Amino acid sequence: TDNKQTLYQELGGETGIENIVDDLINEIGNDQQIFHYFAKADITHFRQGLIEHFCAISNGPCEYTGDNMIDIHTGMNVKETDFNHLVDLLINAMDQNNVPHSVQNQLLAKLVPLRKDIIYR
Ligand code: HEM
Repeated sequence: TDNKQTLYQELGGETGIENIVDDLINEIGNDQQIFHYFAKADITHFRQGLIEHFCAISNGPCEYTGDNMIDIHTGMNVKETDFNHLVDLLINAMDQNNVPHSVQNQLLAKLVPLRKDIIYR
């Protein structure tokens, strides 16, 4: 055993993740490059799904109950550069919440393997 915090705790727990996701949504709402993907999305549903997903992949006390990444993003034809752009907006959101870069990198590392399920579907 060790006394290391989980990534979930390092992200600020439930409140921390909610604040990051809210700032990400705000960034997307003001973004020229990727907003169009979200123009017709149910943002409340997206917010809840993303909070739950981030909680689960950061080893928090949540189980992700949404659809899998392939099914969700099928039909969107997300370009790789737009995936990278969303990651940049997520980094901005984490910066706004003073998440240390070492912690940011741990969350980003969990997202990298999902890229192939999300892009060009
Ligand atoms: C960083 C990797 C990403 C993750 C972990 C992720 C995860 C999710 C999750 C959890 C949802 C909510 C679905 C639900 O609960 O039913 C969602 C929805 C959505 N995602 Fe992603 N996503 C990612 C990247 C992207 C990218 C790059 C785009 C487009 C540029 C995108 C576009 C969308 C849209 C438009 C929705 C809303 C669909 C709807 O409800 O109408 N996602 N995503």
